[in-house]
Amino acid sequence: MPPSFSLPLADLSTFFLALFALAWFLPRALLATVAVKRPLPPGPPTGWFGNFNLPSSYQWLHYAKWKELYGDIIYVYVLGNPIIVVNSAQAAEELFERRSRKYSSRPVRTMVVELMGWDWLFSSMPYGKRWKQHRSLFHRHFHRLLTSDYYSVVTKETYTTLRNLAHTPDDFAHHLRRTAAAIVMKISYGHEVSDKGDIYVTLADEAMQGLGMAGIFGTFLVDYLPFLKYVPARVPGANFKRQASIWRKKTRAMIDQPFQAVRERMANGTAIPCFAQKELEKLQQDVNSDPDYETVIKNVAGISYAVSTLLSFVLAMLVHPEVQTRAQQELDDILAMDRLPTFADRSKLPFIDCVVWECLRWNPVLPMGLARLVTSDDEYNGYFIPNGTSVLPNVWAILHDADVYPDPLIFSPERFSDQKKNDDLGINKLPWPAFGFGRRMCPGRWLAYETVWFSIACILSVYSIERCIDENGLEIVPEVAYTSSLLSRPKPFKCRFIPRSERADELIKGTAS
Ligand code: HEM
Repeated sequence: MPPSFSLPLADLSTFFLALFALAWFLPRALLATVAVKRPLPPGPPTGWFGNFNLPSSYQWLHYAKWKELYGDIIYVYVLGNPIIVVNSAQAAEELFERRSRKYSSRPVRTMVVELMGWDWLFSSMPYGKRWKQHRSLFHRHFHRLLTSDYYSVVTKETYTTLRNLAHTPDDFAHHLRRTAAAIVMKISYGHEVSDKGDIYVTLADEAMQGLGMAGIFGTFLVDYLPFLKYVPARVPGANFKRQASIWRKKTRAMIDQPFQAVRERMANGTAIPCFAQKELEKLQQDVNSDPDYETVIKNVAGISYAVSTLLSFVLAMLVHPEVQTRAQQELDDILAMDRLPTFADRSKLPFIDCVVWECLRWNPVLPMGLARLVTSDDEYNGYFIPNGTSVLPNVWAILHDADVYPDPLIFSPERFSDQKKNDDLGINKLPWPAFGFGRRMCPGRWLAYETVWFSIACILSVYSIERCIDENGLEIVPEVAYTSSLLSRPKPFKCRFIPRSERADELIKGTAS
């Protein structure tokens, strides 16, 4: 979506806006003048106000092409906002990992955080005490060694998905997204997600839709010119304010309603064990507790999980049926079609691990990661990086670097099958950048990985994912096309989920008991 705003010249607020504008531009113009004296990283030619020809969709593809022109790090300057795009693993490791002290904050996201009300989401919080409080509470419940505590929830919800795929296979996209949401809702709030039209999933979906549309920094002009947030919503051209207030209601409802339900259940003695209930009980027993801590619990419980790795997996199986055949061979060798896989089988099913890694690499869920903010002046490879620069990790470019991932556009799980050989050759590193970097790296990655692994293992052990047939009897190969949003997902496509045998059918039905 292109930036949308036209200045409200006829309005009384113009005077104040002009004042804010001046206060915004002057220090930045000065900074730009000072910065010019030291070499900034290369980038497209920029005018005094900046570069207005930045890509407004599929930014990761454009910036990856720019890498050939400008190199690993690219500098752009837009309306007082210095921005750096990081296009290589080497630069990402140096800045986000080795210099994490300076690169672990987040930029002010005026549209998303201030206007749309996502300030509770700790992925958007600046580095500091408040963020640390949230992250450490999250870590206490989701660190690597605790993942097995959630196996029963993951198993139950994945089994529901297997049955749903049998009943209404055409709704596979809905079923796969429901699995992820149901696991997180059960863990956070003890809420059992219904098959269709679940109230909290609908709320989260609606709120996440707004986040998807406004999430990439710079989609709205107010991201670059934060003083525009003071423009009254009724002013012609201020449709971003009206849109933000609609999205804000959904964002608030998403975080308030399920948490309120947990509190009510606790009050009337029908509490269901879950993250929010356990933490609230601890808080009630702690006489010295911080009165604001309830908000921290509420915020952390609101982790939303709308990622689309499983949809990418289905698309990959249609485009590369030979991968499906190989994965099913591995499953059949171990399970003999006699039972469904369990987490205990993981070490015996290494190819399924390769499929998961390749799904994460092939089309990363967050192709532009989440933006960072530089919190003090820095220098990289002789280039000056000013304090206050927003840094955008081009995760897609990092995971499609042909020197590291030969034939990067091809879905090829085999690339990960011999990590010893890969290490010797310096290629096909496991695609951890899909989960980000350094201190802000995704803390839900252990749960996310195991959830995806288990779903793929279960689905492939009982279903064949097949292409649809057109009116001439020919197979339809779906196009590999993704949405251009913060959380990128495959564009809608069709396919068939067919139980692999009568025994597979029995195993699916048996999941109900
Ligand atoms: C395949 C699934 C997932 C992928 C690919 C993914 C990817 C990411 C990425 C790229 C980031 C930004 C990291 C950075 O700034 O360097 C992130 C942050 C985050 N993710 Fe995930 N994620 C996934 C699933 C999950 C799940 C299931 C949860 C919760 C249970 C979760 C919770 C978070 C949180 C809380 C943050 C913010 C961390 C912070 O700012 O300190 N993620 N994720």
